[in-house]
Amino acid sequence: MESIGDLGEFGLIRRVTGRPMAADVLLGPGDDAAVVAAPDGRVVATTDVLVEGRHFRLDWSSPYDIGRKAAAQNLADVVAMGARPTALLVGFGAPAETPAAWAQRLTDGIVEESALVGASVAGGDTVGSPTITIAVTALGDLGGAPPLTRSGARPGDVVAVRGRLGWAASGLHLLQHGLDGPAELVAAHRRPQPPYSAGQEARSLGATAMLDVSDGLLQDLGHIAERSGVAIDVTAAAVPLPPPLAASAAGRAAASRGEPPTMHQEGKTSPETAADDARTPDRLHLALTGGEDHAFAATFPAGTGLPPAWTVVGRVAEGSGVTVDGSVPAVRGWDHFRG
Ligand SMILES: Nc1ncnc2c1ncn2[C@@H]1O[C@H](COP(=O)(O)OP(=O)(O)O)[C@@H](O)[C@H]1O
Ligand SMILES: Cc1ncc(C[n+]2csc(CCOP(=O)(O)OP(=O)(O)O)c2C)c(N)n1
Ligand SMILES: [Mg+2]
Ligand SMILES: [Mg+2]
Ligand SMILES: [Mg+2]
Repeated sequence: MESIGDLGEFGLIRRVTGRPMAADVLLGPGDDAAVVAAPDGRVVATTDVLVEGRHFRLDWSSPYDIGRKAAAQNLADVVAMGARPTALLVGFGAPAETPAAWAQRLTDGIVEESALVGASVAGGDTVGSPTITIAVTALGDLGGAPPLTRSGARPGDVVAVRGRLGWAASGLHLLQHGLDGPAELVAAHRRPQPPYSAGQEARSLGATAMLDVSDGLLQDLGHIAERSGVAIDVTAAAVPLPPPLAASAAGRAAASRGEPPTMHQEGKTSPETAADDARTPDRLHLALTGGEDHAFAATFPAGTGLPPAWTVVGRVAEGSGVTVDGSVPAVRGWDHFRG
């Protein structure tokens, strides 16, 4: 099988570049830097790094899925600023033995997710690395509007979300327990589906603050609370839940035959225990603390007429911190250094 070592650095770059560019990319890959139009005169810029073993596992996700996720994670940050994504820069590190086809499918995923919002890969960097690392930078255009920051929430506002909560975390939980279904939940871990139109929509509805939920609703609302100097209370009963984690028919059948689950599992859990554990987590907990669906959470002045895709999940008040039904939650979401 052809590896990226066989192709060499520049052979690999030739394989992953040369795609058609959207109009905002005036000069794409091939020179010392790209040239990207900034019609607004200001550039929104964000970067997120994905590390093998930490953000994805090669036995759980295809390269195409990982590409879609790497792009989605960054595009969601641009959209959460109320901006239109224009271009991406892709930093790629991988061992020389990595199949060339793997790198090409990763690129397909990045390019196709970007195409959903009309953005293109304008450039990047390719290096050798002991593990696969993908660092995507995304740029965006504000179209003359002010950025939708985390700091504009005001006491009296409502907090609303658009998109999925707890789906990706449910899928991750299933995979961690050796299960490969329900398929829609595992797919949600592999490939988030941010509702990209939510950015412009929130802006036109008069949102006062917005962000994408990458680390968990409570964790991320904490950023709005902190930067806006307000308190946020979430109403548990209002939070949309992910579907149940009932074991897939295939998983149940395998477990009842005493066969090991099809996916690699950590630890020495028996298939029966794995299947039981995988069904037990509280869906409200997953919805409140699970990241990686890249739903959008925004605050709006009270009385804003919100379309049905937005669900009001809480209120902004004077004070500080995030509570759920008035109580301080024990867990808020993902923290890279606190487990
Ligand atoms: N190493 C770093 N150097 C400079 N800024 C950083 C660094 N890491 C994170 N930031 C900034 O901190 C803020 C929060 O980052 P992060 O939690 O990753 O945001 P998000 O969840 O939207 O991706 C962002 O504005 C980001 O640019
Ligand atoms: C193998 C694996 N283990 C654990 C996770 C869960 N996980 C990894 S990073 C993360 C939070 C989101 O990523 P982050 O790098 O914090 O993105 P950002 O908040 O900067 O957008 C979560 C929930 C995963 N996706 N894959
Ligand atoms: Mg980030
Ligand atoms: Mg992010
Ligand atoms: Mg994070």
